[in-house]
Amino acid sequence: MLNKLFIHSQEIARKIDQCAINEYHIPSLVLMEQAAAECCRIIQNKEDPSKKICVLCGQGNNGADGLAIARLLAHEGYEVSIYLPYHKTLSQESKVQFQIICSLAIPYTDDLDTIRFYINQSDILIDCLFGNGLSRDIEGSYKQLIDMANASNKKIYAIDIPSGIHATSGKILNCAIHADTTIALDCFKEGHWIYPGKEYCGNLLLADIKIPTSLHLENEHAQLINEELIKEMLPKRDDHSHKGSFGKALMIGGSKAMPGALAIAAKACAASGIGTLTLMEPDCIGDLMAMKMDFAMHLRANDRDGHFALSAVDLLKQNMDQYDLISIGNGMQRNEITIEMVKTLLSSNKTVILDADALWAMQDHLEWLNRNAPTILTPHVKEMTFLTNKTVQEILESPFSTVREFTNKYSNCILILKSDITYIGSKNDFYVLSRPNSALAKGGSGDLLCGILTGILGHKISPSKGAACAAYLHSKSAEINKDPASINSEDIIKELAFVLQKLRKD
Ligand SMILES: NC(=O)C1=CN([C@@H]2O[C@H](COP(=O)(O)OP(=O)(O)OC[C@H]3O[C@@H](n4cnc5c(N)ncnc54)[C@H](O)[C@@H]3O)[C@@H](O)[C@H]2O)[C@@H](O)CC1
Ligand SMILES: Nc1ncnc2c1ncn2[C@@H]1O[C@H](COP(=O)(O)OP(=O)(O)O)[C@@H](O)[C@H]1O
Ligand SMILES: [K+]
Repeated sequence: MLNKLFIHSQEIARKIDQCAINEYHIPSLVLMEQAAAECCRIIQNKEDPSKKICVLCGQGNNGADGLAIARLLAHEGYEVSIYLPYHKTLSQESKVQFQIICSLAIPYTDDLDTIRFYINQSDILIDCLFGNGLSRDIEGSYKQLIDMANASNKKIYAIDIPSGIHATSGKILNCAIHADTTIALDCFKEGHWIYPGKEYCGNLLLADIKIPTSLHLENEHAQLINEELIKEMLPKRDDHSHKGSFGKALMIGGSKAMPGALAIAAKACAASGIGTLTLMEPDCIGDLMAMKMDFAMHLRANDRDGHFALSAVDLLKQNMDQYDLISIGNGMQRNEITIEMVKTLLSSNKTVILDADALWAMQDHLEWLNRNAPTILTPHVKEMTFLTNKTVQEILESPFSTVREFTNKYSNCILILKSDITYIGSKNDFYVLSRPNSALAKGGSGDLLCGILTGILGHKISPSKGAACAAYLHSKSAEINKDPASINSEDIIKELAFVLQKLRKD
């Protein structure tokens, strides 16, 4: 059974297939049979055997999978037809699969007019034209087939990855199958989790083809975050404990214009189980914050023009040693004092969380990140432009390499790159969270995440695992049975208590 959901690049996924075959001596046709059996099982669970199915096969091993799936579906009673290109160009495995198809007399064609007829007659199409081997733009008859399949409005299952989507970049190579369901084989590919690839997959499932887990772990990988993974990683709360057991956090932020950002972050931090919480805020919002947050202690700094005055830097230096971890940035404003406070924190040996305006403050000072203690950065895509030389477009097109380049360069940093898909990287781990939900597409959602992150990191957990837990808790707590337009931060903080309870109980 799959308990870990791995994500690899095209190159690594291919290397893993090859290792399984050559070093573990699992015959290629055995892997293929596992793949076909899993795909057949998934399709059978969803589709009545009265359905007519047309399987579109290419000349590589994705096509060979298609032939095996066609055979198994025919065995289960479905009426199956096949497109297969001229058989002399087929891969070795395809030739074997093709012989079986011939002996079973399952109808096939390499003629486009005949396949148009088969497609029109069918209820369901299975796309096995190209998988992990796609390497260049699709032209000619393959393009015609893809256009025909998309225009048919039939339900389409894509096997491994929709044909035309590049497995690493998620880009469309001239044209691509727009699938309703995609069944990834063995592992997800990075291109499944980058737009436009993600959108072309439709509902994305994973089939276990029994490749040894050690092969995934040994090679560069990311893991998709799901409930099982978080249950394993979420820190336990021993009842034989005291407030010191769950961390002493300082959260720095707030300004006259944005007191709410710090208040939301602080409430989320408290609801995530921090031992003690102190808020460092400019005096002008001190009374307001005291009313909003009776759980927290308050370290009031002088203010100027509605934000921290320069003397806040000295106050921070005098006090910061008392805390285990310190977050900075929520609602703080972009100015020289913010930069100085960030510099002060990064010259300490504390675990530091940089959010919002503190990320802006880093843009000309990335060398401060070369420190021994962990630094957790939580940029959304625009804020990520402060931390790299890339544009928003470039970051969206290459989130895996953007995060990896950053964490390779700054080896004690944990980066949480936020969007509707969140990519979390560190020198040792890489996690992906994908639970799109417009309830979070609102000001203040990032402050909630920062608060949950601070609360979880107060427990004894590695920062990258803590980051994965926080991202999951944040998005799961926003899945509330209300219209997403009306879900607010208070709702999410309330829900967090139940999400945590369920995760710890089950
Ligand atoms: N035994 C194995 O190696 C396994 C392979 N599997 C399947 O094998 C697939 C990978 O197989 P392959 O590496 O053969 O790759 P594909 O089946 O994706 O296709 C690659 C073939 O198409 C050609 N090609 C690439 N881009 C093209 C283009 N734009 N126009 C025309 N031809 C193009 C390549 O030269 C190559 O011949 C996976 O996606 C998966 O479906 C799975 O069954 C798991 C086990
Ligand atoms: N459509 C969406 N689906 C899922 N998560 C989302 C979506 N939009 C935003 N989020 C999440 O909400 C948070 C928004 O953070 P950010 O943009 O920093 O908000 P703010 O600065 O306004 O508080 C991030 O964690 C992001 O991943
Ligand atoms: K495919």
